[in-house]
Amino acid sequence: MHSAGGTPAVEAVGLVKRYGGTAAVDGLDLTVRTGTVTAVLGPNGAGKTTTIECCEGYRVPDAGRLRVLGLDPATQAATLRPRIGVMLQEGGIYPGIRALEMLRHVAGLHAHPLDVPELAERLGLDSCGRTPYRRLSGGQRQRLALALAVVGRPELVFLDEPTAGLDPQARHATWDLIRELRADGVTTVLTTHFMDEAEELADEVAIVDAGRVIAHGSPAELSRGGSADVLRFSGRPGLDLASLRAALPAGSQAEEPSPGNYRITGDVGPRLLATVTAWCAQHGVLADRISTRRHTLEDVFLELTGKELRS
Ligand SMILES: Nc1ncnc2c1ncn2[C@@H]1O[C@H](COP(=O)(O)OP(=O)(O)OP(=O)(O)O)[C@@H](O)[C@H]1O
Repeated sequence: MHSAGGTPAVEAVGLVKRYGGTAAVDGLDLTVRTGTVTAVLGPNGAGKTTTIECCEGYRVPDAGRLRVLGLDPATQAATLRPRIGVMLQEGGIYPGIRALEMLRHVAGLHAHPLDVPELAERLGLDSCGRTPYRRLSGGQRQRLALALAVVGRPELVFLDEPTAGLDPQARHATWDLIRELRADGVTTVLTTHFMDEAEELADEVAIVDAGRVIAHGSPAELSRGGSADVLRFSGRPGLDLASLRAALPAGSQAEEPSPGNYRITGDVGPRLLATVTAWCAQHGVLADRISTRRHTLEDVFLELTGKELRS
């Protein structure tokens, strides 16, 4: 069993990894609590994969302190590896091996593996189980890599873009699997470019840019930061904004950015919507084109990391 408190599953302080003169990871601080799902988000080239590879012991940091399950992955990889699950990159799998053979082989290396046929069925690998690896589709390879990462019942699993290239069915099967791992006390660290995936799965989100964590918190905490939620409606121009503002809950704002178009910011929820429509009814206003837009993790991500493309 894994304790919920105590030693974090991952603890990185001031982590640095350079390639040549360039720091891909540049003073990164990250704590992953045991038993949680942590999503590491960031633009292309932010240093996510490099960080994960340092945690897995595949890359040696140039500076900083890194502990994974309390161990130093650079010097204690042999002790650490049997306790963690990693998604192997393409090059790590023999091209002629069949998918189920590979899964059985890796399961056989562990003392208490998951049931191979059941896992294969869950991830839709049973029908392609006899197909050599080199003939598997991109999505099938991705699902096999995920199965290989979890089959040994690791305490901690690192999933680098686990649902990239997957169809919606496989994506949901993957999400269900990650939720079950969490229910079993397994810690998951995943990278993703899908904000909805992070919102669905993650207890904690770390946003990485230029090799550092620039924001950290639960999806709800992060979404509460930054710009506010917005409710918009149209009506006749020149409504009495002072009266409308007086009716709104504290902390809300009302404005008319262009004639007849109204914009209300604040805690946009059922109560605010009811207040606005009640005020409109009292003042003989037929509110038209009412829309609400809640601030999403994607909004926060773009606010923090900007909209320009990364090289
Ligand atoms: N082996 C390497 N040699 C030289 N530079 C590298 C190497 N691996 C990664 N880099 C560079 O380090 C930076 C961080 O790369 P990394 O793969 O960690 O980013 P990432 O956040 O995972 O990006 P993506 O979202 O595109 O997968 C990039 O600028 C990348 O070009």
